[in-house]
Amino acid sequence: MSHIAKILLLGSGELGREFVISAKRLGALVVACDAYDDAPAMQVADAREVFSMLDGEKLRNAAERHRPDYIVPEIEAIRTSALAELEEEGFNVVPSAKAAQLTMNRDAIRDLAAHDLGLVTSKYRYAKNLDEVRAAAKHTGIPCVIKPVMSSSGKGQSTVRDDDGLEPAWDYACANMRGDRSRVIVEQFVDFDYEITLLTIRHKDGVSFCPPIGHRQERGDYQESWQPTPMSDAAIAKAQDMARTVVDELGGHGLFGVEFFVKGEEVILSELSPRPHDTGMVTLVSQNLTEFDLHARAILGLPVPDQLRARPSASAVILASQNSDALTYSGLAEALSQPGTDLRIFSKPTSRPFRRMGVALATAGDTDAARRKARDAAAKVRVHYGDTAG
Ligand SMILES: Nc1ncnc2c1ncn2[C@@H]1O[C@H](COP(=O)(O)OP(=O)(O)OP(=O)(O)O)[C@@H](O)[C@H]1O
Ligand SMILES: NCC(=O)N[C@@H]1O[C@H](COP(=O)([O-])[O-])[C@@H](O)[C@H]1O
Ligand SMILES: [Mg+2]
Repeated sequence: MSHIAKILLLGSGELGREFVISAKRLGALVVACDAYDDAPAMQVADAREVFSMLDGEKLRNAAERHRPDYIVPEIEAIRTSALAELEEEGFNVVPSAKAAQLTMNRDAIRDLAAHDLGLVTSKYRYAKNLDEVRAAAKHTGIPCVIKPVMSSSGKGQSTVRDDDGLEPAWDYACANMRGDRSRVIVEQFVDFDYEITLLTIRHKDGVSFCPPIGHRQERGDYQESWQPTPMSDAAIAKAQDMARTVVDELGGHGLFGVEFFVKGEEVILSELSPRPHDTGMVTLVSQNLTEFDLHARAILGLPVPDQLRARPSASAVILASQNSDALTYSGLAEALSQPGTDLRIFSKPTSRPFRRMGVALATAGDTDAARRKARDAAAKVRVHYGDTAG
């Protein structure tokens, strides 16, 4: 088979599936990897490998067998020490092993941003037992947000509103953390006016930005996003400056999702993903080049426009409410009955409460109308839970 480059994709969820489509359209061959079979990106890739991305030996083995031109992380939970070794040996890790390593650990990326780069973040302190949590909360003040240093999509995260909430929040973080480090970050609660994701692309000719994406989160997980979202020129300039500083420090080529809280003219860096962002799924309808197209272009050394534009659009998630491994869907025709709506059903083989199974997308005259349309469409899709085997 002839192809322009071979990509080993580490993680094969919904973001990976769209990335595979974008990369394949440009002529790449993609081997999709994840811990379970029939993951969304595997459904459209050239080949698949099923193993845990936390297993360094299996990761190395897959890289050695496939000899990819690019290793592209799609999830956070990866044995990043293996990525660093592979990079050392000449493999191209996207955007860089350092980016994967630092962003997988909230403490590493926070220390880099706040301490080394001097960027504005919320007040924070780390803790590895309940006494340290109490001391950290004295430093940040209450309310505060407690998160495992290793987790994503809000797992193990809670907002603490009084002293009595510290112990349950610590227990909850410990029960839901990934990896083996019982360590949390205690962050000052930011009473922001709104929050954004600034998609930032580091490519062969420099750094480009997408128009800011607004989003709303529940349980630390995204529910809906819209683009563009209004921001003052001063606020956008601050966000772009901070994003450029941090992506230049992480290095490599690719798209990053840089998250900010905005309060008045104050712009506070929250965290970032060195890969397409879930809230960026709105770009599937808002931009001519989606976040997945831009990631593929940057990685493959192809041109990325300097100016990126977005038509008013929104996305709204479709979540499961139960465990099942026999899923079916209905209501698609009703969901798509409004002009300017679209859907992605991820076809994950199993569900669990709050697992993201699909997303509704909409364009309209303004983002408020697009949000309503996307939410309506998402609500019309029904997930049916058949008998779970075993
Ligand atoms: N310090 C804070 N103050 C106020 N709200 C916060 C704070 N930290 C997190 N949140 C809220 O929780 C959401 C999720 O937090 P964060 O992005 O750190 O979690 P995550 O697990 O990394 O999620 P993801 O992997 O989806 O990005 C934020 O988008 C914001 O809405
Ligand atoms: N915030 C990170 C994010 O949205 N990641 C996306 O979710 C998938 C995991 O979903 P799952 O937990 O349903 O398997 C990941 O593979 C990625 O596509
Ligand atoms: Mg986040």
